[in-house]
Amino acid sequence: MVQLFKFLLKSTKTPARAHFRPSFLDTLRLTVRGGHGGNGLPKYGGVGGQGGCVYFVAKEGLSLRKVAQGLKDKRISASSGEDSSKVSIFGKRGQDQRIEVPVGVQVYDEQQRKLIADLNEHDATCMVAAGGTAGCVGNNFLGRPGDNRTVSLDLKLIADVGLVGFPNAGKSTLLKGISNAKPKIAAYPFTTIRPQVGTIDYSDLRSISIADLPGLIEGAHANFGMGHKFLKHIERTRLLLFMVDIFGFQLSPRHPHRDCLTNIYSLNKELELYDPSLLDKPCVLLLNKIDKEGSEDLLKELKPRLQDLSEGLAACPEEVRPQRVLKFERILPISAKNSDKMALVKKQLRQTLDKLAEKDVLANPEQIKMQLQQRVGVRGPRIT
Ligand SMILES: Nc1nc2c(ncn2[C@@H]2O[C@H](COP(=O)(O)OP(=O)(O)OP(=O)(O)O)[C@@H](O)[C@H]2O)c(=O)[nH]1
Ligand SMILES: [Mg+2]
Repeated sequence: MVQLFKFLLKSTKTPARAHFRPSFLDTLRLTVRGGHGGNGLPKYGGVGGQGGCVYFVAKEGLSLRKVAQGLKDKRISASSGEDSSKVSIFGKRGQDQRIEVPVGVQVYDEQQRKLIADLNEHDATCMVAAGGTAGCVGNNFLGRPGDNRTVSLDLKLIADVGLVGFPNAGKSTLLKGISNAKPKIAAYPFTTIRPQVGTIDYSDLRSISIADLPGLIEGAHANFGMGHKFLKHIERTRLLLFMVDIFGFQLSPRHPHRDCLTNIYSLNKELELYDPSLLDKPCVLLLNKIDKEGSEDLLKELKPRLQDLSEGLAACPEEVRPQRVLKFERILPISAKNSDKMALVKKQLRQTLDKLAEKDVLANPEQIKMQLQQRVGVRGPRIT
């Protein structure tokens, strides 16, 4: 009987979740509270201790999920300052709380919907809740409570290159072909469900980072599909790398088949509707899958039309027609499965980024100098 009971217990246990991967976390809400200021001692003119403050410090290699898992509570409080006493006229200051967060996090005040800090460098620090002032003569020896607010941490990836395209275009195949990343690749849409960053190494020991994002769909700007959630990740990339299937794309039999050119306009429109300033970013276009039969004719037809996208705009279906068209720095027909073509993409990306860096230096030498100086140990933004 005991054996049977043990057997039943074993068979009803939940299976091991070896395949389980926690989902990508890019926002986190926390309540932060500065410590209360300690009271003063009127008899001796004693001053209490200042309440501790709550700080966020950016650290490389952290993820928001790790932060969330590491916190016992979503309410973070610094400790209160000690009261002044006969034996200790000056109360001890409350201890600060320093919470490590990933580089790339933007901190918002939830109530005021205001950006508090943009922690985009290793060791950048911001104070999110000040400790209460200590009790002294000026305030009747009564210590004050510290700041108390709800903040949201919004993680935006920082990469040199951001891949933008509809599902199934071959973005992950490209990422695998040119970087050290090992993304999942499959012949169905939405294989990639979370952003992934890879590093491309060059023989001169320089490297660039490239972010593969889940495929967009028409209406992504209005939060259809997963687009809206991930579009924010291209805001901080230096270069947008658009990728389209030269044979076009059809999301499902219920959706219209869009040819390659229409897809380019459609991606253009999605970005424009989400944030028109994204169209000012330098961009490169990859026409993928030219290894497939019939691609040569398509390419011949496409080439003259890609010279100036504004010319063919009138013929583009109204629902995907952008108001302002993108200007690509380069257009490359490739096959993400062909390693020779991958070497070419690698080279072209590097050349484009180097040129952009050169332009930046020439246009704004003072700012670059300041950025370099800041990298040497200067702390990030603080709230005043
Ligand atoms: N023939 C051919 N097939 C390709 C090429 N690049 C990608 N594919 C195939 O296209 C399919 C989709 O490739 P993925 O790399 O997963 O596409 P994706 O853009 O990352 O798709 P999502 O993650 O769904 O957005 C896979 O079956 C790939 O093998 C190519 O250059 N030529
Ligand atoms: Mg993918």
